Amino acid sequence: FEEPIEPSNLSHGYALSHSHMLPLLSLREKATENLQNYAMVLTKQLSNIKLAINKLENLLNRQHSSNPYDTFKLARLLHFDWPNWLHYLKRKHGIEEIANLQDLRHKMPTKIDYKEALYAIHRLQSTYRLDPAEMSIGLLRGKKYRFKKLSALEYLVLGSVYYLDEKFQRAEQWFQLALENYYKDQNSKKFDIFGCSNDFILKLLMKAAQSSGRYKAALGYAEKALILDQSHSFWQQQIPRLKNLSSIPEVLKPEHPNRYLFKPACLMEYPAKKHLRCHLLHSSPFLLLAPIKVEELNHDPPIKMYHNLINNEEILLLKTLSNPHLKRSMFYTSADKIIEDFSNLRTCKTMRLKDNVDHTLMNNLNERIMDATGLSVKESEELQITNYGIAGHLFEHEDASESTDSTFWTSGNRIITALYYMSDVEQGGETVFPYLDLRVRTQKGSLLVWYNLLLNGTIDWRVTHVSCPIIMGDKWIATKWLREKPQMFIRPCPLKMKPPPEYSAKMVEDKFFKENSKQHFV
Ligand SMILES: O=C(O)CCC(=O)C(=O)O
Ligand SMILES: [Fe+2]
Repeated sequence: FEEPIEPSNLSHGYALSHSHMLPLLSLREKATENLQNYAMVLTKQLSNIKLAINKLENLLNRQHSSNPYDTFKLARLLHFDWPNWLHYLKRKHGIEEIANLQDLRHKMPTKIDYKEALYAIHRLQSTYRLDPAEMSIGLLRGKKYRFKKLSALEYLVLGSVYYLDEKFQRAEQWFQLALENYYKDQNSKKFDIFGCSNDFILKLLMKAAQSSGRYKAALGYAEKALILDQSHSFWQQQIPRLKNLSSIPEVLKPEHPNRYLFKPACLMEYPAKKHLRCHLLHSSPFLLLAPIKVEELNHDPPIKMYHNLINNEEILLLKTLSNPHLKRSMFYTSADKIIEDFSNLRTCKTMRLKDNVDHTLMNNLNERIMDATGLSVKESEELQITNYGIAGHLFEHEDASESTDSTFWTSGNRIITALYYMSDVEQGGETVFPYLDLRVRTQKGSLLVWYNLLLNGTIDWRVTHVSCPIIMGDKWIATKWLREKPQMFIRPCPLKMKPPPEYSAKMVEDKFFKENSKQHFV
């Protein structure tokens, strides 16, 4: 069939947007238009003032004229018009335009939107160890992208995230770019309005260098700043102190390593797997019509990919049905209380689709999952639609739960995860199983299936997984979780079961954190 064309409003770019926020592009247009109106009012005011100056000058030039009209005109102008001019100057101009600009404020990105976008860059850079200098010219892991250059102020803010995270060497690299761009910018003085002067950037550079133990570099920054003659007494105090510090041999202070597994897990290259099979599945009336290509991705525990199981038309329908209802993932406590309407561990938008939104579509999708898994979709959860934008990710987790007492779990634990990939992703966004050395690239149209539980019903720690931060692209998935109880007579309890290897914290430490922390993994 014909490939349906996806409307551009389905492409989110960033995961950000609160309910009142206008799309970023139309926001920019509106803000620019309002500012232009404001500038027009001020320009008109300026041209009126110039006109008045002209008039006055003309008359003054002729003040020695004996022409009684000129004398009358001058007297009238100074007596009547002058106070009117003063009145005109005192009037506040552009009040309406400023009010319009203020009105836009609540349609602008909120603090949460801003934080999300800021952490997005931080996450990309820290996960994939992107070089700030390369990143600043649009080079991301060897691929060149076109994007607008950042300004000194933006480099400063990005560096500050590292600084607050006590990653001082990385912070210093960003602050250096801030300084470089400050000098390159012909209008650099405009940054001073926001407190981003070259003097301020040098203060941050000095602090970052000093905090990582780079005393000589810190002294260098102080000496550079002294010449600027802005905070003279401040810098004069710093220099002897830093000279003292740099006289002792320099030892770089180690940065405390990142503790999230998803970062090293997404960066790591995994060895290719051997002895895995690919076969065709013809096991059911539905599948007999079109046998399905099955790829074994991991042997024990079994993880399989079923190719071409959802078509482009169905994908478009799912995206269209879910798009208006997608909500940013929030941060919950264990008691299901929202603590922040933004989570830095899971940055995506999700929603659930009820079976009755489109019976045929949902039935077909369920049917294929049953055919692929041989299990029942009875009492399974409603299909979850997830959309990750740039840098969107999901940190390491297991889908099954240790505590299954609440009403959410009455049908038992999540025995199987069946995940339809609804998009390809240009770079990043893979599903990675770090303990199984398995990286699964998203593949539009395929279904990924794995067991979360062992045959005896306990959670299999080996299927811990992550969704890696997206470098470029947009990721959509539809996830179905099958529950344990309806499978009672389908998946038999074994009399004997081969136990999986024990979880070893040391193995995890050695594999993912040891070598990385030596390389100042951030
Ligand atoms: O996005 C992915 O690849 C994995 C999603 C996932 O693990 C989940 O939703 O629980
Ligand atoms: Fe998951």
